[in-house]
Amino acid sequence: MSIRLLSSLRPALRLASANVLAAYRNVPRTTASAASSARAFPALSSYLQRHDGFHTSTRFLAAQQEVLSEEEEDELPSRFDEVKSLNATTAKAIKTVFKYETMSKVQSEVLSLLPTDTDMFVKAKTGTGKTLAFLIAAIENVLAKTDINELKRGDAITCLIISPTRELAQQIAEESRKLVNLHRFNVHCLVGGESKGAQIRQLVSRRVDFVVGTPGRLNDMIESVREFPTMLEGVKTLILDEADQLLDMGFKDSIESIVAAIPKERQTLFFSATVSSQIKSIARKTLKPDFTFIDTVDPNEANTNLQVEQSYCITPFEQQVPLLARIIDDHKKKNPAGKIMVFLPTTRGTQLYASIFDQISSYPHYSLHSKKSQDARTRTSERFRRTKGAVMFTSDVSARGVDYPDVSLILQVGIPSSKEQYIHRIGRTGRAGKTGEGLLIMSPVEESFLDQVPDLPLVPNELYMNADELLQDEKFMNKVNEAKASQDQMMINDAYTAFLGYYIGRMDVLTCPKDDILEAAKEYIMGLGAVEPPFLSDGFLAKLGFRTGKSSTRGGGNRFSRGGGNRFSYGRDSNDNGRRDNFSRDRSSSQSGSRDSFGGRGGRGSFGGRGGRDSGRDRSSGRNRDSRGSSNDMFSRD
Ligand SMILES: Nc1ncnc2c1ncn2[C@@H]1O[C@H](COP(=O)(O)OP(=O)(O)OP(=O)(O)O)[C@@H](O)[C@H]1O
Repeated sequence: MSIRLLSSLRPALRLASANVLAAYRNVPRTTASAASSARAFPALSSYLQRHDGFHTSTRFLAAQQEVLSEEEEDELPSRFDEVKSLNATTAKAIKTVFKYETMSKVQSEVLSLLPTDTDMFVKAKTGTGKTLAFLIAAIENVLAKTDINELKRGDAITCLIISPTRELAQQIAEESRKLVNLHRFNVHCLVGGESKGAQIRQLVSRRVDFVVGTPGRLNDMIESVREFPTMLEGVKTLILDEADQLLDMGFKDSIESIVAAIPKERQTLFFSATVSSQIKSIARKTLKPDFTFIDTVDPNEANTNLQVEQSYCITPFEQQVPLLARIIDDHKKKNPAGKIMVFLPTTRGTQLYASIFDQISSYPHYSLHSKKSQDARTRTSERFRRTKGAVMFTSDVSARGVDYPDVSLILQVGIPSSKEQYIHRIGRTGRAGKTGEGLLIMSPVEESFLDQVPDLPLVPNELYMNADELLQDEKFMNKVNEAKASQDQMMINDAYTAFLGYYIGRMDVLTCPKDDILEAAKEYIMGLGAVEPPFLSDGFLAKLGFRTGKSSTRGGGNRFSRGGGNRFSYGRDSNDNGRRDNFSRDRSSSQSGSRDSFGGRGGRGSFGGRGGRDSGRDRSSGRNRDSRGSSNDMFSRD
């Protein structure tokens, strides 16, 4: 079952909505009056009872709601060639360039509304083809309003796509080129880290139709390139991909100024796999009141792909490196060609892990984080895409949207910054209907993260609950210890302070006393090769909110404080999802789809398999990880 809020639907629904709205405006939420008005329309009623803010805003209620039954869903087109309104050239590109025939659920829901210039807010699981869905909607809207034969160099931008990260922007630009080339539209990609001069030269030398960019570079262009604001005056469709991450990364102001620079009369599309609370306020301001809300995630289902097995283990820091090596090894034996992504919470931790694995791993492996130059990031990304069986150590710059083929295992070492981030990281596998696995490795101090995700099908992983046996393997452990011992002390120190910054910022999730975080940081860094915990100045600790004094400032001497000021200064690292919290100084910023799995009718859970695999696997031990029967909410579920 999926849910839509449509702008121009049945009069009865319109009336119901108006009644509920009127009732709601005059009385407090969930009073008898509102409830009785809504009783005949259970879905509206449940919205009112479950949501404040966004759902009860006048804008939201001005939209109309239609809950699609399974039968109605079956009436939606399931193949691209069933979408009669599709422009012939667009249809040709899908058939001959992409070579796709059947649509995913989100594609069929969005395309069934074409032609439309209505605003949309679309939520669909990771890896289910949202990119093509919004690109097709955009090109069809642009085509309806543009005479392509009249277009010439110097004309305005027709479609603007904002992406939170550079890698994702580049990927969307590639996908756009494949779709719009036959229309002879041009695509420009404007991201930071690349030569602005070269980007400007391209803008003036070739006609500009589609622009994909990151908020920082787009704003920079608005402010510093005289012609750019004029070019933006032609925008007919604005797309915010990974809409909630854009806000999470602190781009709210940038987005508002970009939105202010483009015409009010336009179509706006928000797409994301998760909907965080922050996105609601910007959606209210940016979307027209009669926007269409499409949620293809079954309210009774977890918001992760059913074909991805998810487990967790609680492992002390000192065992995490050997355990990780073993998990990678085991997976490689099972699936030599499968790729593995290892997510770490901080950039510095990512660098340190990658450097240790340089010495202990025999598999091709890469690292990706915001401390690399954009060139290096692009090269790494390309190599990982191409190399069978590769392993990538990465920060959250790779958490969202990026589509690497054949990723079969996602390892998260340390808790993610949020439930949404967990969902996006795990979404790098199990794409386009493929299978995959995810394993979250936590230290005991992090276990309370599980309380944040009660509705996800995470089960304890008995196989990797401890690494005792591994620790007995002398030869292997010698290799690990040698690798750890050879690490650069500065890198170790930086990873230590970054760890503290990150986890102090997660105190809302961790239920332990603050001092335990300091202890955990010491264990963490000793587990990664520090001989003793690096010195921390009282000033630094005080900034993190620790009581200062001898006992808390050192775990062994002050040798790292010599000769160079405060090297452990507050704010050296970012957790690399770009979250600009107090600790972040730096800011970041397809083809593989198994078409067989894109089943037709009755099989469009996402890319096929309405029923899917039972998500209720072994829940016999540990906490109650039952994914079902929790909230039915749409906007608040994740
Ligand atoms: N109709 C289709 N048939 C086959 N493969 C498809 C189809 N549509 C998209 N794909 C492929 O599915 C994969 C996932 O698509 P895409 O990256 O658009 O997912 P997404 O929903 O945007 O994911 P995320 O939420 O992670 O950003 C890509 O490799 C894409 O090429």
